Amino acid sequence: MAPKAIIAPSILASDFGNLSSECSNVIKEHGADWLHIDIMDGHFVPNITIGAPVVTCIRGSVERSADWSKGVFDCHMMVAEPQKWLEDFKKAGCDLYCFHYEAAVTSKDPAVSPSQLIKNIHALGMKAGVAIKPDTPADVVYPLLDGDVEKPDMVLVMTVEPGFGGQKFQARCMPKVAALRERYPELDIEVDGGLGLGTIDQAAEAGANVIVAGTAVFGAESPGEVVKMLRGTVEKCLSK
Ligand SMILES: O=C(CO)[C@@H](O)[C@H](O)COP(=O)(O)O
Repeated sequence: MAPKAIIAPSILASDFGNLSSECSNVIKEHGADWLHIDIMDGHFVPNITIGAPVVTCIRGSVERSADWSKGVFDCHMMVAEPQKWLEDFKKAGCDLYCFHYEAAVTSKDPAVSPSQLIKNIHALGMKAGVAIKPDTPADVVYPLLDGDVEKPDMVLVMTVEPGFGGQKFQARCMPKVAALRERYPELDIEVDGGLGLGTIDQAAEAGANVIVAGTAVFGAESPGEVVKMLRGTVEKCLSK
């Protein structure tokens, strides 16, 4: 199936004091396709955000107020032990569990390889994403996407060092997106970090179809307009 344009605002840039209304509004009022939820454990990255109990509350609240029972909770797991949180996040309402390749290959549990994690995620009924940091080459994910193996549903190419919102987009990551798109025309390719109206052209032209934008959406005067413009740019490139 041809990839679709998906705009996934990162709630890291929202007002955590009003998290439930921020999440409902970005879906209901501003037209977000997915909610991108950044989970940071203070080990894999030097920052701490939220865990499964908060995700459970967000899920309940958006289902009640935004009638969003089929919406996608895209959980970006910036955690040192991605295997540890699978059941908790499934129960909390996570739909897409995106772990970092770098964490999986250096995990304390040698039995947990990226391919085993993908199987475990699928066995729980979630989609699996694999994220790579700016310095990790794209070809590490090729063996996961090729051949007769259980494949990830999405690859996330980080365009900033994971850990903090509001950083500058690293255009040097675009050749990785282009290489992935050329090799995998149907793959969902997500980009995350510094995406907004000034950088979307580069990401969309390289072939990204899932756009995470935190500051650009939550910091905008008209978040709905930004969501629409980001989606329009991606759709234009996908239809070329
Ligand atoms: O994963 C991360 C940061 O680690 C991102 O999701 C950022 O939170 C995106 O924020 P902006 O750069 O769009 O503000």
